[in-house]
Amino acid sequence: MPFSIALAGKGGTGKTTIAGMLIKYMIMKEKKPILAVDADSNANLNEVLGVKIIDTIGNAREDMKKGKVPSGMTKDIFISMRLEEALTETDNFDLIVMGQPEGQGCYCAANSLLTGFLEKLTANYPYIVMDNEAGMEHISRLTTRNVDVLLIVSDTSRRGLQAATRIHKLSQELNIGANKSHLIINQAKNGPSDMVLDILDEAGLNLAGTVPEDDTLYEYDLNGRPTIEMPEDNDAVKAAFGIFDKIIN
Ligand SMILES: Nc1ncnc2c1ncn2[C@@H]1O[C@H](COP(=O)(O)OP(=O)(O)OP(=O)(O)O)[C@@H](O)[C@H]1O
Repeated sequence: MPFSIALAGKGGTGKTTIAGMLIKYMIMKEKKPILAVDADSNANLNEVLGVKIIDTIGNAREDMKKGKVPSGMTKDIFISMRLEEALTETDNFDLIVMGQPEGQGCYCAANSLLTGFLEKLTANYPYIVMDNEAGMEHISRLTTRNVDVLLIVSDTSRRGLQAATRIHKLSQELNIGANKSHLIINQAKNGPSDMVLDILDEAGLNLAGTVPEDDTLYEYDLNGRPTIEMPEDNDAVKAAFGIFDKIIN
């Protein structure tokens, strides 16, 4: 069984950035090969990881739904060909991008093919890192059984923290990450305030640690430089690695 780590949190809190640092950490600790899954339709995990993508699972599903299967080709062969194209391979990790979600209540043929494909794909890797939307649609649909650690990312804002506690509750309802979810407060200017600690206490959410706001991290993103190439002696990277040391064995 692969060891899988999922990340979730309100958009803009730095979930994808933390995912990039996590993948860097895992490569350094020889926890590889990794399957990186971008399951957030707004995220750009590929940019954080410095790789180009040519296709997404969502595009393949849409084309299949629209009947764009070439004549003489079975749907199975078409979808497996397209999905292979959606997998970007590198030395240490491969990346698959989910793309646009299918919408609620869609149980079309494409989805069952996709589920089968993803199950087979995920079984090939010892480590999986998934960057998710706050609603965790993909987690609940596709990877429920596989989440070993859920990292919830928030900034210090009340709304970020409220989203974090909602995700924590949802993870318990979905039976994923129960007792396995950890909060990382990102872009922190100071240590956690009493307001923050009260909210977490009430929600029963474990604070794994804080990652400081960091100009270099921000500039890398602004200039299109991959987070994964950040220097290891950077304060934000060191803080994130310290957190991973505690929660990933
Ligand atoms: N610790 C930090 N210090 C400074 N800037 C940061 C830090 N963490 C993230 N950022 C910056 O904040 C912005 C949002 O980060 P990121 O894209 O990782 O968020 P996200 O939660 O994944 O958002 P979305 O879900 O919308 O993709 C980026 O410009 C990123 O470089």
